[in-house]
Amino acid sequence: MTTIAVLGAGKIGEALLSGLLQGGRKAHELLFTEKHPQRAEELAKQYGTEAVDVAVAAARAEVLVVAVKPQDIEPLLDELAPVIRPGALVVSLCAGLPTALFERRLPEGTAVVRVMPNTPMLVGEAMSAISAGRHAGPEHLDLVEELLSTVGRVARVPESQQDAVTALSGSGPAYFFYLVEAMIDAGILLGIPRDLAGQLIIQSAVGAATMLAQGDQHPVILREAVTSPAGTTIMAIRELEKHGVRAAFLAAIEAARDRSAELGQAHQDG
Ligand SMILES: NC(=O)C1=CN([C@@H]2O[C@H](COP(=O)(O)OP(=O)(O)OC[C@H]3O[C@@H](n4cnc5c(N)ncnc54)[C@H](OP(=O)(O)O)[C@@H]3O)[C@@H](O)[C@H]2O)C=CC1
Ligand SMILES: O=C(O)[C@@H]1CCC=N1
Repeated sequence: MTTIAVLGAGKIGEALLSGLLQGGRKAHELLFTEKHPQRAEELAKQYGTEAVDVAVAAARAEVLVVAVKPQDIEPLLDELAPVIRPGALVVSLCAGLPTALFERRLPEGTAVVRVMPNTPMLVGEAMSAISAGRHAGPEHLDLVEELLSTVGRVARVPESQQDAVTALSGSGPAYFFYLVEAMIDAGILLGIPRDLAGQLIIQSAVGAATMLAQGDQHPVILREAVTSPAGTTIMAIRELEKHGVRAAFLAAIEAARDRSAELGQAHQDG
């Protein structure tokens, strides 16, 4: 049995706990730390997992998953460094933070795997990208891949691609939610009640995602199949192009990539 401790049970930490439980892991194999006692109590009750402090997490868990905001990493590493056990594996979910930061601040030889997951982990549909730090071997990557495979798909990427991955799939669900929100607003504009607009758009999103996930046709082909000559779709596409939506996505995702890199640079001397 591998005991896993989630350090920082916020949105992604909770998604991981919930996803691992749904994926078949037992509650007694999971621990978490959380700053707010009331939230800790609520999560412990909801998931049947134990809230502990960092020292207990380090003493009992073989895998320590760091899920605090990048801005909060320094105090957590200060707490963790003196108590971490030799052989423990540190898995960072933190956007932007390089494995080298953890290696510098934790005892020499600590194995670190950097992961960029996303919140669909809550429903077993995460996309996680994993990269090994300097002291993490294939056995560590295999362990992390096995863990995360129970909550979605996993890709191995060079760490140099993690900022781009963060901008694409880490933040990705937010772009789809934003799009759905905007399309529901369009329904309201056209006089459709909000509930019905939501149903129409969300099922269209589920259907489109399912077709994409089958993976046998390129998105361009799928879009062309919807776009009838002199029909309705091409009128909408013309407006999207006129308003620079494609360029906006390129710029937006580039900005997210840059922010991820900036979060890492903020800790360069830490
Ligand atoms: N949300 C997402 O979709 C994704 C997030 N990530 C990464 O996951 C990390 C967490 O993000 P997210 O879940 O959104 O953030 P949250 O703020 O929701 O979660 C972090 C939690 O950790 C708590 N916390 C802070 N310091 C400590 C500490 N020393 N010990 C225990 N708990 C602590 C925070 O408390 P308080 O609120 O008081 O600070 C908060 O409850 C980030 O590094 C982010 O980059 C990665 C992929 C996707
Ligand atoms: O917005 C963020 O910084 C985090 C990282 C990826 C998704 N959410």
